[in-house]
Amino acid sequence: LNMLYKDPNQPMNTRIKVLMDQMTLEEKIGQMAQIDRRAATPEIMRDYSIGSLLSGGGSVPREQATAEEWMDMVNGFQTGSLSSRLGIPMIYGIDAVHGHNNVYKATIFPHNVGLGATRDNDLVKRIGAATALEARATGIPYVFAPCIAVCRDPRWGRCYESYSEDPKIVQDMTEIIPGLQGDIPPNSPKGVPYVGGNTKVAACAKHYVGDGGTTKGINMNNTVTNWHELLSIHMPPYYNSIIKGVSTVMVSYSSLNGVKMHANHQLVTKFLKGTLRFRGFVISDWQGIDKITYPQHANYTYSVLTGINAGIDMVMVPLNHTEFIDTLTSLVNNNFVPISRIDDAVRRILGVKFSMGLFENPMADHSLVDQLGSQAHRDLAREAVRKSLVLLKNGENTDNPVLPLPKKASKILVAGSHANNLGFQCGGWTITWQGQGGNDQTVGTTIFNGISTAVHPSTEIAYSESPDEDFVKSNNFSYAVVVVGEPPYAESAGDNSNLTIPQQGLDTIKNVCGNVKCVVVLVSGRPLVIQPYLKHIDALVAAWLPGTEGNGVADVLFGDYVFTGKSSRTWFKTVDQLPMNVGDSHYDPLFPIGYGLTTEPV
Ligand SMILES: OC[C@@H]1[C@@H](O)[C@H](O)[C@@H](O)c2nc(-c3ccccc3)cn21
Repeated sequence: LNMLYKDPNQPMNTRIKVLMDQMTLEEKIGQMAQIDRRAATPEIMRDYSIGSLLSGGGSVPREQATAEEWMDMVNGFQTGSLSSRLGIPMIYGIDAVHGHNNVYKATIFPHNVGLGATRDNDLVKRIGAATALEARATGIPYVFAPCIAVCRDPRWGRCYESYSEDPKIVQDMTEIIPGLQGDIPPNSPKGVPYVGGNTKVAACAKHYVGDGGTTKGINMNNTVTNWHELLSIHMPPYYNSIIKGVSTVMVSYSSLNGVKMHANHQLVTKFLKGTLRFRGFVISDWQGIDKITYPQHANYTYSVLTGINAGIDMVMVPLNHTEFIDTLTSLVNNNFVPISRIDDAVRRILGVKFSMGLFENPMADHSLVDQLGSQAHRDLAREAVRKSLVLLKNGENTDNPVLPLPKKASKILVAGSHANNLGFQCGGWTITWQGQGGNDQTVGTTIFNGISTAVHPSTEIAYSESPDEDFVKSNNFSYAVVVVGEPPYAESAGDNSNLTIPQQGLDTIKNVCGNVKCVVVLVSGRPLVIQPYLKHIDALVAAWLPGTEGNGVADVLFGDYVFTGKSSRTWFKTVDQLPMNVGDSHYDPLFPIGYGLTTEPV
């Protein structure tokens, strides 16, 4: 064995060549496989030279596992990989899309729709750095973030994962990539994968391309567009991501003019790798190649053939590694997939692993364990919540603003399904794939907690999840804060064609706002139908999906900080206007993109 590839002083291309010249076809194809931790053992990692592991949404070592337990799990698998013939380290990936969201006690930041409303790319970069530290606190060096979708229809179940409908805002927010991966050193070449050491992680720009442009926002569906629109709306964030050294790109489940992206050689190879000269590796989505056919997996040989030949380098298999390896090996041996395609994929995968120092530091760094959910990160998340809030209405005129609210009042009411529900305020992709309600999923501060802490000690607070009218009338409340919105959802479960506030929330708005001065705080992944209720609402705040630091809402409601958020999305009047985006000729919004009232400091 020529061990020169293990010498970090060798030029990267030498290391890649020396290693690849010694790799068997099985070992090369093994590197192209990513499997979920549930389907893995250290022996499988060793015997098949598996390139990567992942945690799918909610795939955790055990409920409420500690950072140490995560590290031990990752290290266990890594030890298996390192004991293989060539000792190539595996790379462990996970969805850290609003903080390290699968992990108990991690800091959960506002989802991207709220970050877009901050218009603060430095904040988003700092969030990237914090997220990298929390991922490394669990021994994980690779995250499937950022989602740089340009969501063009809020009926899409993943619209909250998109920073904005405006590609320029999404381009601006790609600053999260140097936050996650580190800044490319001044004398280093741009546009090549870069990860700056073991407090940083490899990132993943997703989902390539046009995921946010599907017909009626139907998840995984078809994006009908022309080259001009594609290159001006959905592609621009990839330009910035590649320049900033993003290490990986994930392919979208969706189709482009009827061609599945996972089978799209023109876009994945000719454009992304050719025209844009992307040098990292392209990864599929979960069973993304299986979904090339309908029903999925109907012709796996065809799936592997077209997915790999389209230019996918690593396949998120993610459960049956032998089927993938056997199928691809057979396709290569029978000259359906050229060895040059395999070598391109492996060269890219090894390039990321070498450039990020994975060969030198394959094991978790236990010194970072305290970064998980640190107070500094929670303070950062609280700042992000403050800056993400958008004030849509503040009294009937500017002379009588409702906000900021007085901290000192005789008796106030905090009401609504989302007022005291940590799971609801975090939304999907939190602890589990879909997210769920309740206050025992993880650790944080609800909006109600924040209000309780913020008001003057002499102020009496009543809390009711869904008060009836008599209750409201029989108390002499100075004012009420009504917090309502959407339940958590992810992906197709979030596709929604009516975009109405759930009935319980509408009832609470009616019962409360019809009888006392009320501030409605809407917790949702997107604009919802609000116009019919606006006249009964004294003040209206879009809080999006704030995450675990709900006290950031109170910070702004009571004037400790002023409102600065600007909506990153068009707020429609009715859903039959959709899709309706800034620039459209029929642009007739209730609140235009960029709308956001400000308040006076107290
Ligand atoms: O979690 C890994 C990736 C994630 O990075 C992608 O953004 C997302 O499209 C996705 N959907 C599934 C997934 C979907 C249905 C069933 C099981 C898993 C898995 N994943």
